[in-house]
Amino acid sequence: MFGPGSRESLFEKMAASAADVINIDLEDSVAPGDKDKARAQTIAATHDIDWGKKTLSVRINGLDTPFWYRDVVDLLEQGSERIDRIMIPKAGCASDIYAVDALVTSIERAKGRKKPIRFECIIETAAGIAHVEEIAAASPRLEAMSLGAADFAASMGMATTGIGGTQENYYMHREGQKYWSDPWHWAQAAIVAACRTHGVLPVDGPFGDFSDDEGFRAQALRSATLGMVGKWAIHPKQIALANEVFTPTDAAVEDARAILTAMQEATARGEGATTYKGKLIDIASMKQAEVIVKQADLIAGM
Ligand SMILES: CC(C)(COP(=O)(O)OP(=O)(O)OC[C@H]1O[C@@H](n2cnc3c(N)ncnc32)[C@H](O)[C@@H]1OP(=O)(O)O)[C@@H](O)C(=O)NCCC(=O)NCCSC(=O)C[C@H](O)C(=O)O
Ligand SMILES: [Mg+2]
Repeated sequence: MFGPGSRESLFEKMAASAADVINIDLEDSVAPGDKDKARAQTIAATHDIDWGKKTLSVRINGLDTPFWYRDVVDLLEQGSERIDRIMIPKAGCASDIYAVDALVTSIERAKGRKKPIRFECIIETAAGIAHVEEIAAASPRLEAMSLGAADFAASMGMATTGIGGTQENYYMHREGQKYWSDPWHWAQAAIVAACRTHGVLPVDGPFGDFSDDEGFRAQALRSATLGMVGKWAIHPKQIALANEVFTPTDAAVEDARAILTAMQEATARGEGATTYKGKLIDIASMKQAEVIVKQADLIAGM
């Protein structure tokens, strides 16, 4: 759940929401003249608000701005130990992550901070997607990586003002019919592959039209199917939709557990492959089923 650091009145609502991760934004949802106020309010919120078990993340300003170093210094010198993550926007190469890491490491040591700050970053530029793998490998602090569809579209020169979702002009045509394709697919797949190679969680970013529940659901379902683990909410009504999509259904978990059992029985018989509900299952099916069971167990333990 994202909210501008300049809108203090939203913080308690974000804390009370059903989101797993809170992102207080110091970057693009905060007007340049409000940066100092947003930073101060965010620091106060790390002390004063009960964020429960949620992951508390703060999005700093981009490294191409005069704001980001002050964000990091003030957050880590004055913010509480409750801060879990810093989100680095517009990551364009591994050195961007290194620069923030070096500053964070220095402040942590100087101030004796006990809990190491973890990172998440946004791939939202042409450079970011071109260097996505080196970015995913850039720091042991890096836990998650998101696709930022709005800046990504701008940086790529895409002919759209939409933030995620179906784009009217991105279709195939056959026999008088239009078949819409997914212009975000290739970038998402590249992010998932880079993340899964380096042990980072791939996350789908914003869906701008918060009145379009079905559009959000379709986008989230595609992301989940590709291997992403969650999706941003830029309005409270998107939280339930995201939780619904990224929580495996009881039927999916039941099937996954049954596949594991069937394969354990097959292995005991000395077989590497067997059938479940009339379809082939083998060792790879066990790995697929384990992904779903692990997700369900993680959610049950939250
Ligand atoms: C989009 C909004 C500006 C809409 O705000 P508002 O007009 O106040 O919404 P509603 O009147 O519909 O609100 C209904 C109630 O919900 C509360 N609310 C609204 N937003 C939030 C929120 N973010 N967190 C918690 N609660 C929220 C309202 O206070 C109302 O409450 P009540 O009166 O008690 O019923 C606004 O939602 C907003 O600012 N959203 C977040 C914007 C943001 O953070 N943007 C940055 C992330 S997206 C991005 O940066 C792009 C990315 O980088 C990329 O490149 O792709
Ligand atoms: Mg952006």
